[in-house]
Amino acid sequence: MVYFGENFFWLLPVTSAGTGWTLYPCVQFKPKLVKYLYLELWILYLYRPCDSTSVFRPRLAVVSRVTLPSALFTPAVILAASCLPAESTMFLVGLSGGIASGKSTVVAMLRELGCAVIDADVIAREVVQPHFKAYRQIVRYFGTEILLENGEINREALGNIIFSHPEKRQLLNSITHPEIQKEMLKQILKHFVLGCRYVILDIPLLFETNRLTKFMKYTVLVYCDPPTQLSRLRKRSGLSQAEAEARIAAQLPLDQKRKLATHVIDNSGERESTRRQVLRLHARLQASLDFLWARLAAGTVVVGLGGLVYLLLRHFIS
Ligand SMILES: CC(C)(COP(=O)(O)OP(=O)(O)OC[C@H]1O[C@@H](n2cnc3c(N)ncnc32)[C@H](O)[C@@H]1O)[C@@H](O)C(=O)NCCC(=O)NCCS
Ligand SMILES: Nc1ncnc2c1ncn2[C@@H]1O[C@H](COP(=O)(O)OP(=O)(O)OP(=O)(O)O)[C@@H](O)[C@H]1O
Repeated sequence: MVYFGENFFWLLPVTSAGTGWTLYPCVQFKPKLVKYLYLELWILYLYRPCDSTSVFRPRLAVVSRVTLPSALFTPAVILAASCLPAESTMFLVGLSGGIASGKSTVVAMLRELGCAVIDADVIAREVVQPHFKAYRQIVRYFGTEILLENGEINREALGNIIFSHPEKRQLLNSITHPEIQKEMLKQILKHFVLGCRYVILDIPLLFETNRLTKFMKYTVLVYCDPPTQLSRLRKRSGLSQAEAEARIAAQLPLDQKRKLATHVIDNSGERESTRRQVLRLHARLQASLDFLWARLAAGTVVVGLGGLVYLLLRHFIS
């Protein structure tokens, strides 16, 4: 029976780290959780109550018999993963801004350059179509008076309610946001399978909700100075000064958001000036496909194999 005694502890971090990284692409949104759970399971198993060393040693022997093949197997999987080209990994870029600050304008330019974009506003419109769960909940809480004659939601009426009542806005957000996020996740996975190198997520409330920023490699803010934002919003939507101000006030001020973003595109001026900034951003995104994954995988392989060779040598020499 293979028994490595106290050397077993070498294998524990090796297999835990290895398995964590093996699972990483499958669970890229909870990688830490998976690693800790795995590690904790092993620790719990090791330290469960036992009366004497005579019971403890055979238990360790059983654990090491399971651990050894898994330690051998895990570096092999990671080695295979590290041989994958860098194109097989994907990162996310969060794009945000304020109402009428120019997100759609920037997104259109990025699409022209061939970027994959997922638009939260488009998804927000889809998930409130009749027969969807969010639609039923909106009708239950806001009443049938926010419906058009054809049964669809009257967006103008609903907008007038939620932009003048913060608590109703929160209620609408709590209905729609989980559905929007589920659909975004599906689309991200679809782009991953299709082999996209990065995906841009256009999320107007990215910094307000702040739940998704940790998954973004970069965050881009489409900025616009406040007077220009107000006048563009009024011109586009035909809103009164007070209505437009209420909509802008429903979001974090752009000056505050620009401090939170890793990149800022200033869309206060001419479209051509914006286009030049978009071109620079695009070049940086293209250049930032680094080899982090491959480097981490190679590091784990070296540590794992080194630990195993050391253990095997000690086992067979003694
Ligand atoms: C209130 C609704 C019906 C108004 O629809 P309308 O067609 O007039 O506007 P549209 O959906 O195109 O949104 C325009 C802009 O308004 C702003 N906005 C929309 N919803 C919100 C909100 N809940 N809080 C603050 N700003 C918002 C965003 O900047 C967005 O880009 C609609 O925006 C909605 O259902 N909002 C809730 C879902 C949501 O939060 N969407 C934002 C994307 S996550
Ligand atoms: N640089 C620019 N110069 C002049 N007009 C612009 C410029 N950028 C955008 N606009 C106009 O401003 C309005 C808002 O732009 P856009 O729709 O891109 O903003 P948005 O952030 O996507 O808006 P929302 O979040 O409200 O949907 C549009 O009417 C657009 O044509």
